[in-house]
Amino acid sequence: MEASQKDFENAMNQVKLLKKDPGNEVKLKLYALYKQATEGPCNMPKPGVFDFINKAKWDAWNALGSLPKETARQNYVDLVSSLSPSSEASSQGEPGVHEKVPESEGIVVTSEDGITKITFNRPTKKNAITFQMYNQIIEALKTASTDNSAITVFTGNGDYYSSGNDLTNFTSAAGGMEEAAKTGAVVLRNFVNSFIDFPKPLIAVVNGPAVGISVTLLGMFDAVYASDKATFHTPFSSLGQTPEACSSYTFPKIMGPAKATEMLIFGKKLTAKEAWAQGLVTEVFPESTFQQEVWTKLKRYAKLPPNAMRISKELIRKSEKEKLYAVNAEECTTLQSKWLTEECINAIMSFVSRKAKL
Ligand SMILES: CCCC/C=C/CC(=O)SCCNC(=O)CCNC(=O)[C@H](O)C(C)(C)COP(=O)(O)OP(=O)(O)OC[C@H]1O[C@@H](n2cnc3c(N)ncnc32)[C@H](O)[C@@H]1OP(=O)(O)O
Repeated sequence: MEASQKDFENAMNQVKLLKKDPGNEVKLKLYALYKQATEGPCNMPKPGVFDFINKAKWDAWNALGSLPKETARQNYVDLVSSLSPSSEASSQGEPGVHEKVPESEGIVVTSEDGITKITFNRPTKKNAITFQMYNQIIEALKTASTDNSAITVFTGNGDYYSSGNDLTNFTSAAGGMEEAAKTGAVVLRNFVNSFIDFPKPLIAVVNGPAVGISVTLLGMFDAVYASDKATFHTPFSSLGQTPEACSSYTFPKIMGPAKATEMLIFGKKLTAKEAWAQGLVTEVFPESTFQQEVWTKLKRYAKLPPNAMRISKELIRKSEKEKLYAVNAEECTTLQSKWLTEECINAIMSFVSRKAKL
């Protein structure tokens, strides 16, 4: 029996209620079947080669050839019913690949016991950082710099601290790669400057693996506490990229140029113990007691006189500020051009198309 228009509409609603992200491949199939069922064979001009997302969507739709609308509708309904529905989650927008992270999902900010906590909250994407999240963090830091809290803490929800920059930031940008690289450089520069300027003690609670910018940023933190299951990985060369977040300056200073080279140029992944031995991490805790030990310690620190802490931080960091602004600017300019190189585009495309993982 063929699926009715009502079945089709129900299936579209069910897609919005899926508990688990079905992954890009399924989302592309859903998109293609939806378009075929509602508009017939692909009728859009083929997008440019750097317009990755629209090109993938076009390819998926075009591959359905002259499949009749009714069959596409039935296949859409069948595909949706093979995915597990749930009433717990909802998302907005057109079915398929247009689904976006809801505004509140990426970053969660709470304030309690004198501590402002900023949590990377995209556990299904290993807390990869979207453009939207960079901007949310800039705002959160602005608020935290004048709120009642004494200290500010970053941590991650789920098994990862963060897998770094969301590699689809560039492939999904509307205006193509050049526009995305320009936007990326501006966002990155403002983002890192907001860490350089942050006046209160800034602490990282590294609950699991950290990749890319979530590692390099640690050079801007005043203390870094890590679970023994955390790892620290900056695979910039294999991504055709270069260091950011002032790490080209802070890492050699923290660990010496030879060790910084192993991390930032050769992409050596450090265990928590190794990161501690190199001075990037303040203290490592066994995973079983990590949360309890760290938060007990932080609650104690947050009771210390806030003005004294702020002024001490200023004394420690003040002489570096101008240098850090300059390093940040240069790293961003360098990255803006690196993001447009074949090395980088190929690396990102091979991640997006799932051919390569770290
Ligand atoms: C504008 C400012 C720019 C600043 C620049 C910063 C530079 C960097 O941060 S470079 C570092 C970029 N990060 C990476 O290269 C990590 C890429 N991710 C991976 O290699 C792997 O996902 C992983 C080793 C982190 C985890 O592998 P695992 O097998 O355990 O899980 P997956 O199935 O791969 O991941 C689950 C889910 O999450 C998505 N995802 C993970 N990391 C990212 C990411 N960085 N960007 C986008 N998406 C990411 C992954 O695609 C999976 O999604 P689906 O379930 O939809 O397939």
